[in-house]
Amino acid sequence: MKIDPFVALETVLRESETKGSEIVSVFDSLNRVIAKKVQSGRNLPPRDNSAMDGFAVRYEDIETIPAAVKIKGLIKAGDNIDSLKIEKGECYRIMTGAFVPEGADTVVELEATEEEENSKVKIVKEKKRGANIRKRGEDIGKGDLIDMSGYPVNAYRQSRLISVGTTVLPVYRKPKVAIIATGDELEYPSAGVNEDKIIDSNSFFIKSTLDNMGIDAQYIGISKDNVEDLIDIFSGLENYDVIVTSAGISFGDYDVMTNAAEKLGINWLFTTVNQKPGKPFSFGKRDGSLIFSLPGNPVSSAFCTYFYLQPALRKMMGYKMYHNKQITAELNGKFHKRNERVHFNRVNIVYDDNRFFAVPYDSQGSHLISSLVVSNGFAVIDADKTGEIPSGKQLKVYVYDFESIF
Ligand SMILES: Nc1nc2c(c(=O)[nH]1)N[C@H]1C(S)=C(S)[C@@H](COP(=O)(O)OP(=O)(O)OC[C@H]3O[C@@H](n4cnc5c(N)ncnc54)[C@H](O)[C@@H]3O)O[C@H]1N2
Ligand code: MOO
Repeated sequence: MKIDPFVALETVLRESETKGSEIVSVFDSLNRVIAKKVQSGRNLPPRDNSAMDGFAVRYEDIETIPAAVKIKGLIKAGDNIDSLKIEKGECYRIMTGAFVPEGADTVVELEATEEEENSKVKIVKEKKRGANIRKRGEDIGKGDLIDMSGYPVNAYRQSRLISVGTTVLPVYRKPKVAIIATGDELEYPSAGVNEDKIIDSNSFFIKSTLDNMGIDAQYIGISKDNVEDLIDIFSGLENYDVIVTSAGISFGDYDVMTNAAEKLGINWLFTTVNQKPGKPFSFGKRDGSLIFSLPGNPVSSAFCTYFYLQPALRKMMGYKMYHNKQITAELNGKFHKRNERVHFNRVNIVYDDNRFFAVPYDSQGSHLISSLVVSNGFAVIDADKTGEIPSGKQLKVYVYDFESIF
C-alpha cells in the first residue's frame, strides 16, 4: 500500500531521536547543535563605557548650554580608571569603549563641542542625562543564562558565546551515517570511466548535503546487484545510526535492496510512497540503525534526501526547528498531472514586485539531474489534483536553495 508523503514524513520523524550530548571546544563547535543553557562568566560590557569619542561630564554641568568644562585628562579603551574621578565643572576627554570615570554620568560626542584654550571645552548641543553611555551588563549580566539550546552554532551564536568567556560547550552528538550505492551499472568517478557506465553521483549528492549540515557521512561504496554482495557490505557496518542506500528498491528482478531486506533483518515501516518523484522510497529499522532506501533515479534520490533524510537528521542532531521551509508562490507557467500521486515538481522561484513566482522546469523526468540545478524548489501538487494546473495558481513550494532567489 502506498503511504501519503506527509504521513511518511511523520513516521520518519517519530523514529528520529537525539543521540545524547558531549562537550566540545567552542572553537570547534561550528554547525553543532547546542544541548544546554550556558551561563555567562562575565558582565558585558564589564563596566559603564563610552559609545562615542567625546567628553565624559556631569549632567548638572551641561544642563544649560553653552557650558564650558575643564578637561582633566584623556581616557582611552583599556585604561584603568580606578583612581580617576571628576568634580563639579570637570570632564575627561574619552574615547569609544573607554570606561566612564567616577562622577561622570553623560558623554558628549566631539561633534557637539568646541574646544577652547586653557584646557576647556564648550558644550554647544543639548544632551540628555546618561547620553552615550553603554551600561555595565547591558548585553548580558555575569551568571545570566544564555538559552540557545536546539539551535546550531553559527558565527552569530559562536561570537556571543566567546564574548562571555565560554571555552567549552555542551552539544548533541552527531548521528553516524553510512552511504551505500547499489547497481551493476555503477562506477566510481574517475578519469576514463567506460561511457556506458553510470557514475555514482547519488552518493556524492547525499554525502555533500549531509556534510554541509555538519555530519561527516561515510561513503561506504557501491554494491553489485546481488544479495550476497550487499549482505557482505552491511555486515561490515558498525554502530551507524543511519544507513542510506540508493537504488535497487523498486520491483525489478535485480532490485537488490528489495530482495535482500529480509535477509538483512530490515523491518520496513513503509515501502512505497504516493509521491513523484521518489515512489519506491522505503524506510525501516535494523538493529539500532534507521534505514533510508532512496530510489536510484537521481532526482528521486535528491528529493527523498531533502524531504525525509534532512529533517530526520536535523531532529537527530537536536534541532528545535527541523522542518523544511515552505513558501507560497504563484505558478508562472503550466503543469500537466496525469496520476493521483502527490507531485513535488521542480520550479525556479523568482522574487519580483514583493511576490514569489514559481517557473516550472520543462521536463519533470526523475532522471534529469539538470532540473535540480536550474530549479531551486519543489512545488507541491496535491494527489487529487489532476489534468492541467493553470498559470496563476498559488502553490506551496519547498525551497531547497534560498540563496539563489534574492
Ligand atoms: N515496474 C515498475 N518499475 C518501476 C517502478 C514501478 O513502480 N514499477 N517505479 C519506477 C520509479 S518511480 C523509480 S524512481 C525507479 C526507481 O527504481 P530503483 O530505486 O529500483 O532504482 P534503479 O532501478 O536501480 O535505478 C534507477 C535509475 O537510477 C540510476 N541510478 C541508480 N543509482 C545511481 C547512482 N548512485 N547515481 C546515479 N544514478 C543512479 C540507474 O542507473 C537507473 O537509471 O524505478 C522505476 N521502475
Ligand atoms: O520516483 Mo519515480 O519517482 O516517479 O521516477
